[in-house]
Amino acid sequence: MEKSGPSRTEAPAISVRGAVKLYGPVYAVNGVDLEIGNGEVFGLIGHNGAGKSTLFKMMLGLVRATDGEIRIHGASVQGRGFRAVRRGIGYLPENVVLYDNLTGTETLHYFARLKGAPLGDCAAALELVGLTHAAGRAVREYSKGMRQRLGFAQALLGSPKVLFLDEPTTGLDPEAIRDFYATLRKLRGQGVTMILTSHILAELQERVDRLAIMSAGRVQAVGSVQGLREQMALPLRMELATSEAGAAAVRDVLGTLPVTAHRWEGGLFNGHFPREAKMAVLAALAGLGSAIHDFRIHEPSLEDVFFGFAD
Ligand SMILES: Nc1ncnc2c1ncn2[C@@H]1O[C@H](COP(=O)(O)OP(=O)(O)OP(=O)(O)O)[C@@H](O)[C@H]1O
Repeated sequence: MEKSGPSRTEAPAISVRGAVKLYGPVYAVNGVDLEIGNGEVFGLIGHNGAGKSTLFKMMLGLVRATDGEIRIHGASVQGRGFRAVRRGIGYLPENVVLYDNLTGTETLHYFARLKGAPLGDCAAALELVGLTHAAGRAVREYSKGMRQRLGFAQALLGSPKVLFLDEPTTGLDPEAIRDFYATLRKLRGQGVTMILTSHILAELQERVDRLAIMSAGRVQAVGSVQGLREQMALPLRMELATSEAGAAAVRDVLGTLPVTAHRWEGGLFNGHFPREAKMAVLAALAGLGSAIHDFRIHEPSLEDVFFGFAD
């Protein structure tokens, strides 16, 4: 999914310039600049209260910015032209409000009317989120995960070009999470721009083109997961298993490298080294031949990166 960033030739899907939102004395959003390209899958992560939902609502024109400008497909979200653009946007709020007495189909009909989307879209949206079997059942009988999927279905009505998904996998089981991301891949293939938040960082790691880390109303870092890892200059972790006879030789070689040891237990070594030493470490260990039984290098997780930027 790696992409170099927003396209330079057309208006970006989303452009945020100096966005500020003050609630009384509280800066919910405090000077955010962001550009999201057409067809990008973009993640927004941050602690509770970091300002993610507020920024989402500002980008949707639901919350008026105290300062700054936000454009979607070139149209200012506070401008007159935004109503038309708004039709091409799908939104799954953090807590989607559903009416217990309506069935799945009736719920989508209701949202389709609100949005001016064809009622004919509803069956396909239910199918896409795997709820066709429950379409005629009242929402009161839906599980938490089914409600969340119905919320996702309403966001898909009207074939949106931009999708805002606030905590879209809340309440979903692992299989439903996998299905959800498979649907996102399908939509990405159709050129839909998606911006999503999640607290489950491991989930976003392999699934977004780029992400922004928010803290205290500001964007602390933006980039691909790999780009952020490199920016943070976090060390790589290594695990190594040696033969009994080769352990001493391995220990000697490791002693000549910029490797920090965490644990030597029997023939098992666990430590870390700076990214720029990677090739030197590999070359030195390759010279040890059969003294090494197994060797693994681990990239820092998104969680490691997040805590580096957001704390
Ligand atoms: N309507 C509001 N009135 C007053 N303060 C608000 C309002 N909405 C948000 N805030 C404040 O703005 C800050 C950012 O909140 P926001 O909901 O945007 O954070 P978040 O990153 O989405 O958090 P979470 O992960 O918990 O959903 C918080 O300090 C919050 O208390």
